[in-house]
Amino acid sequence: MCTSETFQALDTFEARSDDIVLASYPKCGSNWLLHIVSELIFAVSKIKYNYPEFPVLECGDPEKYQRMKQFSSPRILATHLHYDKLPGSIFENNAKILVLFRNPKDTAVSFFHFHNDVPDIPSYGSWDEFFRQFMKGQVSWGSYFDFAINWNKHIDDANVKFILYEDLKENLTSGVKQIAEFLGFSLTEEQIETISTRSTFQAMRAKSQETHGAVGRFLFRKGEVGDWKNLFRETQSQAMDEKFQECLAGTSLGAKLKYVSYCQA
Ligand SMILES: Nc1ncnc2c1ncn2[C@@H]1O[C@H](COP(=O)(O)OS(=O)(=O)O)[C@@H](OP(=O)(O)O)[C@H]1O
Repeated sequence: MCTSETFQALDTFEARSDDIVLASYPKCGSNWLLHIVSELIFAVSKIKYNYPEFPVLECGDPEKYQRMKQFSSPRILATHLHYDKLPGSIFENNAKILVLFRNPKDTAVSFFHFHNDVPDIPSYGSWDEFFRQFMKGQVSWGSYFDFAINWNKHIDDANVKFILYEDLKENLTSGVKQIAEFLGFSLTEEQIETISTRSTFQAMRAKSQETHGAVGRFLFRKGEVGDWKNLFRETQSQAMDEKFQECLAGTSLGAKLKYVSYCQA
């Protein structure tokens, strides 16, 4: 999905100041955020975002970036890349960046199910095998923790806003409102409410066949906080806790993730 030719071409990608970048590690809810942002764009401009290319910036053929020049603004650029790997024009042109995080235990479980449920991508022999690879960072797009350490350095940057999956689950209306404010979109309370209602897991799963085709039902699998408890063994939970301590304890992102609430309660 990500060839070296595409990566080379990505360096020459010309970002616009009104591009909206959505950065997340896989399975942290990027399709959810993409939906919310495209609903917000529609509410303020009546322009329907219709996914003219696969939305992940680094996936596709090298000519993709030439075609993207024709797209109307604002473009939404989803990515699973580290900050350091993004094309420089994103920063030079001050494009806004939303960074979405989810607790690492639920992220790993979602990732495992995706691999083992979707017919066309490689499966793992067992959850234990996947867990070992996840902890080593030997999964698609590499280590969750390396991604987190890299992005944590930019948590206070101008034009960057971090969002937590669990906060969106807790209060979607407030999350949608904060995203709209960050993007500089002015919406009524009623519009925010309508978008929130359309962005619940149930609403998105119900439309998933229409919006994402056959992969939809695997992509919108469960949408819950705490599903890790159904798969993690005690030793695996402890190993993840230690990794979190080693990589993120004492950092701004570590605090934002509310690890004790979502991964140790
Ligand atoms: N609206 C809404 N509410 C709550 N949760 C939601 C929603 N939309 C997507 N999801 C959940 O996000 C998980 C998929 O993440 P991504 O979209 O980032 O997947 S991917 O990396 O692009 O393949 C996947 O998590 P799991 O269900 O735990 O597997 C989705 O169900």
